[in-house]
Amino acid sequence: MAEQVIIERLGAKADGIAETDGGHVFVPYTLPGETVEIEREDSRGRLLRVAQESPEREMPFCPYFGECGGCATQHMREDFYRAWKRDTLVKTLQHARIDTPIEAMIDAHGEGRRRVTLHVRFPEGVMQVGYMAARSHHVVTIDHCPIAVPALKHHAPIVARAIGEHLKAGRKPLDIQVTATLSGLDVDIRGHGPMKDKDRLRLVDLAADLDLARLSLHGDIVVERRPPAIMMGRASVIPPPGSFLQATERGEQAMAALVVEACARAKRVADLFSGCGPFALRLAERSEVHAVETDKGSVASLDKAARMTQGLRRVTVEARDLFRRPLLTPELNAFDAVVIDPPRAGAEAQARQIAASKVPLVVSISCDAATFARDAAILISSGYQLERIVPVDQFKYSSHLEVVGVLRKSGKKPSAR
Ligand SMILES: C[S@@+](CC[C@H](N)C(=O)[O-])C[C@H]1O[C@@H](n2cnc3c(N)ncnc32)[C@H](O)[C@@H]1O
Repeated sequence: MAEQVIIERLGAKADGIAETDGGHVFVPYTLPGETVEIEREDSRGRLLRVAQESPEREMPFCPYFGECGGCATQHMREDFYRAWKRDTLVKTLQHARIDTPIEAMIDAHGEGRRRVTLHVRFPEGVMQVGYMAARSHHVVTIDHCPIAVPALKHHAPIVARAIGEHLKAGRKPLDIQVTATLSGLDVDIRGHGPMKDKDRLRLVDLAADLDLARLSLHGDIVVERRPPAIMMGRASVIPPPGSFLQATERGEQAMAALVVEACARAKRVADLFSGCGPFALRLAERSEVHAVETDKGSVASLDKAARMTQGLRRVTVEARDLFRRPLLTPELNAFDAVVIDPPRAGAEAQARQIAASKVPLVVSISCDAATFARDAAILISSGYQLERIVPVDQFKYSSHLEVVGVLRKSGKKPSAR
């Protein structure tokens, strides 16, 4: 049954929140001040109609917005969106008792997302290709994605559909990751399971028909027609299939520029959770770098890129699980700066080791404000001062945000607040 509610505020995931007699209800794609009609299920509401619109509402530019689970904020005017996103960061940091002023948010969408994952499903035997709907296993069929880079925008769904057609006999649910590189599309197929040699050979032909740079199955390369290269500073890197890559080129450049600026005077830098080296390879233009990362393929790519690039300072690499075996305090003390960019879970064990070290400078990068705040608080309680915090918006149109923090050891432990 339809119900009318008034939206009071936005939650951290961009859903509108209404207070009702039956408790609060989260309604996606709504704005504070709006009166909306919803269909309610427990604490979630499905928007049926906006009865009274907020002046901050704008027409979404994507025809799939509201159905596809990829974007959450296209209905917000730009200024309102920027203020809301920044404010969610302010609140998270305040909650952790961090009161360093936050700098202006950098818009790092640039040309768009350079990687998309399309899903191929066969409900009732009919192939569907697209993105997942929000909070559902249902695929929303798409023929373009306006927030992807031009090379992917229309072409990634075409590629995914062709692969789905090619592999449809098995009716297996497939996840097809498509990355735009300098030499063409790099495609990794997940969900198919092992494949017989004759079927792999047919995939080689398909990769040629689609003019892919590389095609892999569960990270195992089926064919590399051209090395899928990405420039990281002066270095040309060939990331292993499916390895981590920052969402946008502009985002990677913006974060790397902040890292390089902060470490300008450091002779020796440790780059922890280094991935394929977007920070390490740029830092090595001025400093010696030791890069540490758990994924052996990424470490090997970084190492090869460093050795093939002329004029870099010494780069050493280490494959190491930093959750189980963080760099220990005596190891850390060999560095003038530590750069740390962990996954969403943060790096609590590593932060405790840094906290006990003499490293004078830490640059902390995170895509999760809560774990960023938790780990920064550990460093602050041991004498680091948070000098700057810069939000970098490379996940535009979503609720996610990157944060870059610069912390310097002051020598004195802070008194209790
Ligand atoms: C947010 S990404 C950052 C990568 C890189 N700094 C970049 O900008 O591309 C986090 C990285 O941490 C790595 N990682 C995840 N768990 C790890 C662990 N336990 N120990 C070390 N590295 C880990 C991932 O493989 C990934 O490359």
